[in-house]
Amino acid sequence: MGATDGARTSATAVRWPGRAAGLALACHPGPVVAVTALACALAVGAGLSPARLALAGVAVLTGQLSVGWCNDAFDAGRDARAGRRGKPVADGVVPVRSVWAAAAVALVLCVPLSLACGVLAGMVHLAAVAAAWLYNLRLKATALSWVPYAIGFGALPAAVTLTLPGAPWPRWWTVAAGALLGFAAHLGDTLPDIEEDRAAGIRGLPHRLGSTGTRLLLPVPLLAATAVLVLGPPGPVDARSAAVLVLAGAAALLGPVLGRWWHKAALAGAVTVAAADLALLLARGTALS
Ligand SMILES: CC(C)=CCC/C(C)=C/CC/C(C)=C/COP(=O)(O)OP(=O)(O)O
Repeated sequence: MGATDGARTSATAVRWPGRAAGLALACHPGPVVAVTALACALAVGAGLSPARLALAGVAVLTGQLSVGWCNDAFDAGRDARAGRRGKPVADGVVPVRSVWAAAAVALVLCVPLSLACGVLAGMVHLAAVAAAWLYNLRLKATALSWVPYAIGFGALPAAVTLTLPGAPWPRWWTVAAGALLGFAAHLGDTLPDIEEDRAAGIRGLPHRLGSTGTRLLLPVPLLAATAVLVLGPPGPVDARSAAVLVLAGAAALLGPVLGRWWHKAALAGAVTVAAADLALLLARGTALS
């Protein structure tokens, strides 16, 4: 009996409250909440009405759920073979077919919900979700592993502003900053798991660069995203934006340095810079579209 078969067999013995908890954990709750909250914050910044904001939020939520469940279901065999702990399917807490079914239901719901935001908004969001599925099914283990993140996060401001009446496109700097932050999110998210992933045969861009290379590269897209947001809009740079640029620079550079002592420092630095960038974007209010 293979490792996945073992996980599948023991999963059938788990009672439904345990299975429900396993299913909830298998969706990657952290990224699901973070990306949905980011989309809602952008929607508030863009001035969406409460009804449109709720619609866009639920569309992004279903898309993220589908991506998260697909990721754990597809990786279940590899995770079980590698003896990876904390993965509900590989741990035998929930059957892999339940996770695939949840991913399919979430994806099916995501299509009409996205299109209800507007045809263009829906198509942009569905393209981002498709890119994330492609990451799960193919690109994660290739040198192009960063591309779906850049597409997904670059598309998010467009999916939001296109939901506004008149479907305006976002300003270029919000798309560029989103794509750069998506690239950074991939590096930061993968960094703590590089050695474990390499042992399992995964060769995405961060695994090819190695832990040191990834840690050194991480500040580059973070700083570039902040610079684009500060310098992109026409007109002089105000004192608040300049202060954010300096603080983001310090956080982006400090993360990799402290990474020698605390392995999540680079990720914490990346999250700090992303939060500062979001605050900068929202403080500008109408600059999103
Ligand atoms: C707006 C939008 C659609 C953005 C989506 C961008 C994107 C590509 C998200 C992937 C999220 C995800 C499930 C990561 C798990 O990665 P992993 O398999 O490397 O981590 P793991 O081994 O811990 O599961």
